[in-house]
Amino acid sequence: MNPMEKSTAAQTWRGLPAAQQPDWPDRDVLRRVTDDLATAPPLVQAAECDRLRSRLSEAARGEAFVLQGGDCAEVLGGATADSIQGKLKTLLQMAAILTHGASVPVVKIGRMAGQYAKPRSSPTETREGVTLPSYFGDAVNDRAFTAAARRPDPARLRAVYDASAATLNLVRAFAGGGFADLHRVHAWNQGFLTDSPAAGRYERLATEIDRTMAFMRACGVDPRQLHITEFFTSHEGLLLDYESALTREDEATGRSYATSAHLLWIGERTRDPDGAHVEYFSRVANPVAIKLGPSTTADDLLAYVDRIDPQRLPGRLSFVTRMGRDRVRDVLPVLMEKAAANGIRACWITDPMHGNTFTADGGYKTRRFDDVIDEVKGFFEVHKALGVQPGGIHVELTGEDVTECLGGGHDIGVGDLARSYDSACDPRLNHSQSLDLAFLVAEMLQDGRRALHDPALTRTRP
Ligand SMILES: O=C[C@H](O)[C@H](O)COP(=O)(O)O
Ligand SMILES: C=C(OP(=O)(O)O)C(=O)O
Ligand SMILES: [Mn+2]
Repeated sequence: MNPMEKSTAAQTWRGLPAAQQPDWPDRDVLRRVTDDLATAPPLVQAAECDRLRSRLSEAARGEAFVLQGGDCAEVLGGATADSIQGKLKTLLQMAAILTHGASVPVVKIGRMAGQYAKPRSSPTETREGVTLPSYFGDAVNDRAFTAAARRPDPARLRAVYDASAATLNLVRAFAGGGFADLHRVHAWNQGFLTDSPAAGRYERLATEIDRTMAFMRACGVDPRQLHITEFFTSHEGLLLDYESALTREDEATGRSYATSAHLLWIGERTRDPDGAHVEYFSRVANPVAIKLGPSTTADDLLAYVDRIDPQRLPGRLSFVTRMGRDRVRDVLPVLMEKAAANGIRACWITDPMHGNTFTADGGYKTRRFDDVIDEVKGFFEVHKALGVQPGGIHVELTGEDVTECLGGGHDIGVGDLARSYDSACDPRLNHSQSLDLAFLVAEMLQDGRRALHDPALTRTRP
């Protein structure tokens, strides 16, 4: 039987306003592709999604910290072993820095194995007098600026599923097959530039971790416990035809799950509380995140909870705030206070990138590393004032030595952007900027935890 027929959850969004959906030129081809996907094996299992929900509830309570990161837009030709391994190693290094610095377990979530669809500010792009549809991610069209490349092609959805499966296969092999073993903490630094201050600092930290593990072994702790790590996948749940086709009912519980990734998020441009995206995600049992930009109101927040998490299930709903460095300190407290006043214990995660994008001379979309840090600082300050622990950080990054964001250890300038700008959409932190960020966040976490455990500095929780 076609699994889609079993899951009404996958269908109730139809007929509601669905923002940012492609104008597929041939609906019959779309139908053939989604019917095919509806019989394809699920990429993730319900139990894994439930486990992530439980980890997110720990982060919401301040007992863990989320690290979510990867490309702005994965590209089909980019699912190579080197590129996937580079991102994984970067995330593992950042997680080691955060865990070591803040003595808190890190929940590792890739923006990987499915992050192929992009919402855009404008449906069209004009270059030298020629106007074509914008690039909406490899799930929809191709970024080359020709009419043929920009034509939406539903066959891409199957290619995205296949690339996601291949990526996830490698991720699972790395996470469970010894590569993520904490004993390899030095090896994760291999293959990257070693001349940055962050790389040197990382080497010293890795040596310290090695020493700690030797100590633990001497104390009789079983080193096999450090052999495997948990790693989850996530992407923006943008293309509802794709997500619906991959929705499956869990036989054990009868609940429906989006099986394209463990966690899906609703983007800033598709978070209309009465829209199709919120409706779809209200019907699946995965942990769900919502991006909140500076225009988010306290009423929006309550509507999301009513629609998506009426039972207030711990870990079900996370808020990824992307306010911009100059708005976070004003907008976030209003939302968090409203949440607290209504007994809402969501996991609050900062995305310090999407509110800080601008176009530099030369036409490159970029972000300043210092702005990114400032938004994280603002996010931490707001939490400190409210007496709660931040839930995590969400960033666009790559293991490659790209020059897409300004500043950081190598002090990338506007003139450097052209040298190695490879992103299909938004500018990503490169490897050394990612480690720089992790060290700074580890320090902020450490300070925050110290303050929270210091009775003289602790306010009553709102
Ligand atoms: O990644 C996010 C969005 O797709 C992106 O920020 C939108 O960018 P645009 O304003 O160039 O369309
Ligand atoms: C589109 C994105 O973000 P936002 O919805 O916050 O703009 C993104 O994360 O790439
Ligand atoms: Mn982006």
